[in-house]
Amino acid sequence: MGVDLSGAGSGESGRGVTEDSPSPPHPPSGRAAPGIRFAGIGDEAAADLTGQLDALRRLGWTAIELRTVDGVAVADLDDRAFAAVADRIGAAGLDVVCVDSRIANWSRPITGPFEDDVRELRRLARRCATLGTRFVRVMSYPNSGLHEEEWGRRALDRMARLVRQAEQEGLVLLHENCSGWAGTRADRMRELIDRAGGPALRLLFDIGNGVPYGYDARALLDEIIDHVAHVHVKDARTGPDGQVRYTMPGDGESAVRSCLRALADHGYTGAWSIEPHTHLQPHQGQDTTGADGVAAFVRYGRCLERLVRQETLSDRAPAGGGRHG
Ligand SMILES: O=C1C[C@@H](O)[C@H](O)[C@@H](O)C1=O
Repeated sequence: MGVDLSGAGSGESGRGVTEDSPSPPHPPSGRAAPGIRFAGIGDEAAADLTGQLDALRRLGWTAIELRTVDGVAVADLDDRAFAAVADRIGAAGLDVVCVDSRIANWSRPITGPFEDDVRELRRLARRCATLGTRFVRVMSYPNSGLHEEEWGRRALDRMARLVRQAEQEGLVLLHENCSGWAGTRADRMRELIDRAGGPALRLLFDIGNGVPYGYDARALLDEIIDHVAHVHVKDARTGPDGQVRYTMPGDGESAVRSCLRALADHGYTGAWSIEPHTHLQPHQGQDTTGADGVAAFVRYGRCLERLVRQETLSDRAPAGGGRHG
């Protein structure tokens, strides 16, 4: 079937792919496989909502993941701006699959004010109801000088309280393998679930974060796959100069094909949401989406569609049916 399960990447995924490159035949609704739909984090295409919606429209996908609009986090938009965002997303026929919060993320160390996270979650509860999603992306607090044990104790305590709050608000927190106490280790992710979890805590698996954080994300996936409820598609490669560069999906060292295949084989349902990082790296304060962000995002999406249809799930029944079908 010609599938590269090594995940090493042919280096050719992005070659020759243009925004208008015809994809292999696929339903126009952005379905990757039965139960799996394509989505994208809108602000990786453009800061403004017009650009974000345009990118998804050009791809023909019906699902967006929201992080910021005009550079403002969803929780910080004023009520009028938020109402306009929600109306326009609805009018564009898009579903919101997840809101990416700053709760416990790289900008909020464990010694910072917990109240910021409680307040953000409270605000997002109302907003997620309006947007029609229950998923809120969180991390698990980077350390700032505490002993390892104390860091873990405080992170677990805070996360348990946030999970209880989410449950009361009807939300589900998705912990991302990124920054934080449980960000890079499967054993800690499982400990988080065992000790702080409940129905309101699941895992978000970002395929590309292993490269910048220096671990094997493909191996980590095997240990957490039962708990994965959402996926970011990202790929990266470390150059000879030690610099991490974000690549088209399949061209880096993240074993994108193998990860997607493992998820599909495991019966994963939900979104495969692109987070290219080629033009926006929020944690590095780098944003060049203004140049050709929408076109680049669309190229990335087309590249992923091709990778999935031709190299990853080529032996599967075509996608179809249902809202998540
Ligand atoms: O701000 C962020 C930093 C990224 O590296 C991470 O994967 C991502 O999801 C995010 O929101």
